[in-house]
Amino acid sequence: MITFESVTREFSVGNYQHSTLKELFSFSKKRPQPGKIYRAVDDVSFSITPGQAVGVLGRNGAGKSTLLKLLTRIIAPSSGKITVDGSISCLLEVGAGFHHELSGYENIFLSGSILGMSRKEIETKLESIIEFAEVRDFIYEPVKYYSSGMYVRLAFSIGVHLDSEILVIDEALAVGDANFQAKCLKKINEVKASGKTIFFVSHNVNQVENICDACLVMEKGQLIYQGETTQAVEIYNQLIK
Ligand SMILES: Nc1ncnc2c1ncn2[C@@H]1O[C@H](COP(=O)(O)OP(=O)(O)OP(=O)(O)O)[C@@H](O)[C@H]1O
Repeated sequence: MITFESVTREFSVGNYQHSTLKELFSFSKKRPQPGKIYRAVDDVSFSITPGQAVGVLGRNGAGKSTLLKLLTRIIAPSSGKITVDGSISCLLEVGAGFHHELSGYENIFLSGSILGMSRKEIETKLESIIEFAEVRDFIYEPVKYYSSGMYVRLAFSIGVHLDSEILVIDEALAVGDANFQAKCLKKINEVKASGKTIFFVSHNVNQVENICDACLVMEKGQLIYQGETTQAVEIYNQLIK
């Protein structure tokens, strides 16, 4: 069960950062000004039962990524309460944890262990990770030589091989080509069929319709709809008109 109770996340924007001590203690205009408070997520409440695939829709800047960062505890709420019952793996900025100088092979072990897999578990899944990512010929090359597609394929492959109960995917499929996207959608549907909970952010409504039973629609930080996917897509389409 995942529950958000009146969750708000504020950011301070536009505050002038002082560069010297003199500026800090002076009364000039250069003195650090208190920033404007911006609510990226504004009083959001919802609950999700295990095994649901939930899409998160909304225009640019609506607060979708912030919502997922709160869910995965990358950032903390300014107020409100978040309850997450179960382990989470996230594909937020895919490949963000990769070390450029290391090979694909080494990054599987590095990234896998950061994401909570034991060495033994990674060894067991190694073949399947490489196979799914379609990077076998380049697996001992440093990932800095990988194309963006190869990079994202490997990162996605590691993510979907995790045994966590909740999988969070933010725009991860945007980089791969059509073939790989289709393969990922199939894989995500397999993960869903195995009873895991999925959070899926995408601007591609076809992908959301393909995967999600329910959706959250965000607008200016607020949750304006929670419910069935077809209705959510209609609301989203009205918003982007
Ligand atoms: N660390 C931060 N500091 C200041 N403002 C932030 C920060 N992170 C997010 N914001 C602001 O919060 C708002 C919501 O951002 P968020 O990334 O959650 O939107 P989004 O719905 O995921 O957008 P997109 O579809 O463009 O990815 C934006 O206006 C953004 O500028």
